[in-house]
Amino acid sequence: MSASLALDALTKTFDGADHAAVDAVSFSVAPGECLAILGPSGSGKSTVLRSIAGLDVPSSGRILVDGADVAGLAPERRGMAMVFQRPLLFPHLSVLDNVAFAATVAGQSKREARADATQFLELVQLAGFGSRPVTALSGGQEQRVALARALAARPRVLLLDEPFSALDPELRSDMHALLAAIRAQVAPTVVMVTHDRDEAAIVADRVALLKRGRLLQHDVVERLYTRPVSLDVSRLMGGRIELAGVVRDGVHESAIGRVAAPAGETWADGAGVLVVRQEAVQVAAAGASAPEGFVAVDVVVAERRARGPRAELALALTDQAADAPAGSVDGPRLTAEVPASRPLAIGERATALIPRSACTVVAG
Ligand SMILES: Nc1ncnc2c1ncn2[C@@H]1O[C@H](COP(=O)(O)OP(=O)(O)OP(=O)(O)O)[C@@H](O)[C@H]1O
Repeated sequence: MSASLALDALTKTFDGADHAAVDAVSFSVAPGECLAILGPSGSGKSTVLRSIAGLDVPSSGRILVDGADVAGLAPERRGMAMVFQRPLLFPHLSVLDNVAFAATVAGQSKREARADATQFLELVQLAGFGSRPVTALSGGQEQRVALARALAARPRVLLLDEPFSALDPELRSDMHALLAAIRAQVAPTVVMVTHDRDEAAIVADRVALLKRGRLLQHDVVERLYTRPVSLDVSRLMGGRIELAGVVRDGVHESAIGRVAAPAGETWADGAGVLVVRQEAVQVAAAGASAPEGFVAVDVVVAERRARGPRAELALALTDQAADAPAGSVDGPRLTAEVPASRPLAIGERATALIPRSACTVVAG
């Protein structure tokens, strides 16, 4: 039942706006794949989704489902179903009849539609809830009914617009597991809007990262974290380490010294910012030497922030920190995460070990 989806230079400028809400966005989603559209507020995520659904009319560009342009097709003729942040259920109908509603309206007998709906209620783990009024459901259960209703339409593409963002963390995580179970059983093509990169990392095979209507990177989640194509991507994915410098013959030179490009990476000559994920940086005792494949940097702990079971350390380079009181150094810093039990106090000297394989260089 799943289809491929492709966007070709999709652009949407709302009447009276001085810039495009969505600006020449292109990406494709394979049948059965789950793509997360990620980006800060106002970056155009919902407009992309609504355009795919046919709820917004693009200014230009094409939307192709299994290679066929859907322009001019009404939303209900596109073979898609959408789940919104709010479940939008019919309050006067039972759970079962909410799920069976579309099929009944399309002319299926009530008995058949209900039998079918029962299967989808089982799929969303609400077997036995059919006769309840929807007004008696919790928020998480309502959203399960909305999912069952969307799936009962057997969409070729399932569109999810921040469907779990109103739920508390535990319920969200249940819904992530449910979505994975649904994907394993019926493999719909899924496009999901979220502003939460953790959620994108959990549910999606690939992520399309947007900022101000532009597609910054479309890639597997891990590469957005470890191989951002720009400083914007690094920052939006929560990257904390930025070391301005220059690349000469594939070697980046900055305040931490020389770092050669890892195997398989090509760094263009010229000015560039070395970025590396803070999770990859290890902290060893002062004076430790670098194991093979690591760069060792003498540092002093400048700040320490509690992060539950972990602590985040801001590490000033010792060269600059030598004569300055702790916490007062302006120059480039490293960030590292350590278990909260590591007794690394502000002012303490240490060695930051940066794996060369985790380093990448982007334009400044
Ligand atoms: N119907 C509309 N009329 C005019 N401008 C709109 C309309 N819908 C969205 N916009 C504008 O288009 C831009 C993108 O909005 P959109 O809702 O797609 O972003 P978003 O990334 O989904 O944001 P959020 O995460 O806050 O929902 C914003 O500047 C928004 O103000």
